[in-house]
Amino acid sequence: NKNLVLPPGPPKLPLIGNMNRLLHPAPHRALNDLAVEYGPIMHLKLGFISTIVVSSADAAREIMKTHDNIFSNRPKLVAPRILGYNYSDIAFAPYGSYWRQLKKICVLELSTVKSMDSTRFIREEEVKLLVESVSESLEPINFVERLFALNHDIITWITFGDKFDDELRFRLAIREGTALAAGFQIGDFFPSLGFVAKLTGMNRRMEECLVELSSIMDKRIERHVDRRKIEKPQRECLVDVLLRLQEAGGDLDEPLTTDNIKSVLLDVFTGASENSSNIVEWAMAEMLRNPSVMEKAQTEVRQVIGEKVNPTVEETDVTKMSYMKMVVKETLRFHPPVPLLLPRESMERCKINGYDIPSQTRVVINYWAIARDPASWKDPNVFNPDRFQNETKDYRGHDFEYIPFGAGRRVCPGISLGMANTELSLASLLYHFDWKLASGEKPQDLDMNETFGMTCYKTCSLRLVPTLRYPIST
Ligand code: HEM
Repeated sequence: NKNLVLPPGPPKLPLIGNMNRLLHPAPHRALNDLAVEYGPIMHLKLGFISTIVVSSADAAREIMKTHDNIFSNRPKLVAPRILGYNYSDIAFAPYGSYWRQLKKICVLELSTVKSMDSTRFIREEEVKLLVESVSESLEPINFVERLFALNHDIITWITFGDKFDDELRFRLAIREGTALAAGFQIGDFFPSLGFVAKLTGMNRRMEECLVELSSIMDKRIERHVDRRKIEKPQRECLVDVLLRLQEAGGDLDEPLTTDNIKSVLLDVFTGASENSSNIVEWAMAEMLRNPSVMEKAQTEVRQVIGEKVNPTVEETDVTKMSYMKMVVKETLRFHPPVPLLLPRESMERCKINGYDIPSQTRVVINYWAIARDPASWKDPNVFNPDRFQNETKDYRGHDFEYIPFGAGRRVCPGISLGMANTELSLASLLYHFDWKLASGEKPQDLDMNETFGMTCYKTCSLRLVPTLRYPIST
C-alpha cells in the first residue's frame, strides 16, 4: 500500500530484498550497523518478508509493552513447524488459549518459588556430581560440553522425575535439533516457494532428528502412563502434570496429544540446557581475560563458603555472592544468549513512533544492540561487572535497556530456573577449582568470536585445565 509510512531502511534488491545485508556470522552485529545508519526502527525486506528491526530500549518498549497485545504472535517458521510438532510448543504456538494454558503450567511447575524450592536438591546434587567428575579428569576439559551435560541432567530429572540409560543419546539428539533449528533458514524468507526450503536438505535432516527425539520421549512418556495406571504419583514431575491435563482435558479447545506434550518438553530442554551453559562459558572466558574480575569473584565465593561447617556451595549461599551475580548479569548484557530474542509478528495494523506497521509484519528485537547502546550504558563495549554495583536495572522484563529474557506476554518462563542453574554452577566451579587455559594459550589471545544460532555461543569452545583447590566434602 503506497499510502503506508513505513520506517526507513536500506534500498531493496529485486527478489532478495535486503537478505545480502544479513550474510554475516553474527547478524545482530550487521543489523546494529544498519541501525546506526537508519535508526532504531528500520524496515527491511528479507526475501519476501517485510520485517521491522527494533534497536533501542524505547522502541522495544513500544512493541513489548505499549502494543504487546498486537505483537504477541510468532511467525510460522520452518524449524518449529517440523521440530515443534506443527507449532504446538510454547515458544512458537500462536498467541491464544492453547499457548496461555501450557505456558502457565510451565511457569507453575518450573519457575515459581515453591517449585524452585522443591527442585533445589536436584540442582545441588547434579552440580556436586559435576564437581566430582571434573576433579577426576586428567585431561583438559571441554568446558561448555560439561555444562551442557549438567543442565541436561538437571532438566531431565525435573521434567521426567528420573534419569535414564539412554541419556547420552537423548542429549546428542537435543544438541543436533538445536543446531538444525539454529540461525536463519532460507525457507523462512521465501515461504511461498516451498521447494527452496527443500533444496538445502535441512527439512529432511530435521525430520530425521525428530524421529530420534520422538522415539526416546515416547518410551519415557509410556513409562509414566503405565505407572499412572497403577497409582497416581504423590510428587508429580512436569510429564505427570501434562499427562493429568491430557486425561482431564482442562480448558483446552482440543484434547492435548502426546505430540503436544513432546513439543513442550523439547522447548523446556532446549531452553534449559543451552542458555545456561553458554552464559557460564562466556563468563569464564571474560574472567580469564580479566584476572582481577576472576580474583574478586573467587575471593567472594571462597569467603562465603569458607565460613561454613560443610564447605560446598548451596543455593542459599549464592544469595550472599553479590559480585559473582554481577559477573553473570554483565555476561547477560555483553554476551546475550539470545541476541535477537525470538521473532514476533503483528496481529493487526498499528502505528509505532509515527510509522505504519501492517498486520502480519515480522518483528525482530535486536537486544544485542540495545545492550550496547551508549544512550543506556556507559562504555558499553567494555566487560565491567562493577557497572551493576549501583545499577537497578532488572532482567525480568521491566527495564527495556536490559531484556536478556525478553519481555511482555512472550517473556521467557524459565528465568528463575535458568538463573539458578547458571549461578549455582558458576559459583561451584569458582569455589572448588582454579582455572587456566589448555595448551599454553594466553588469555589475551582467546578467540572471543560468537556464532549466531538459536543461541549465541562461543565459536571456539573453551578447553580448560582445572586445579582442584577445595575437594567436595562427603
Ligand atoms: C538463562 C537462560 C535463559 C535465557 C537467557 C532465555 C532467554 C529467552 C528469550 C530471550 C526468550 C524470548 C522472549 C521473547 O520473545 O520476548 C525465551 C523464551 C522462552 N524460553 Fe527461555 N531463556 C532461558 C532459560 C529458559 C529455561 C530454563 C526454560 C524452560 C524451563 C526456557 C523456556 C522458554 C520458553 C518456553 C520460551 C517461549 C515463551 C513464549 O513464547 O511465550 N527458557 N527465553
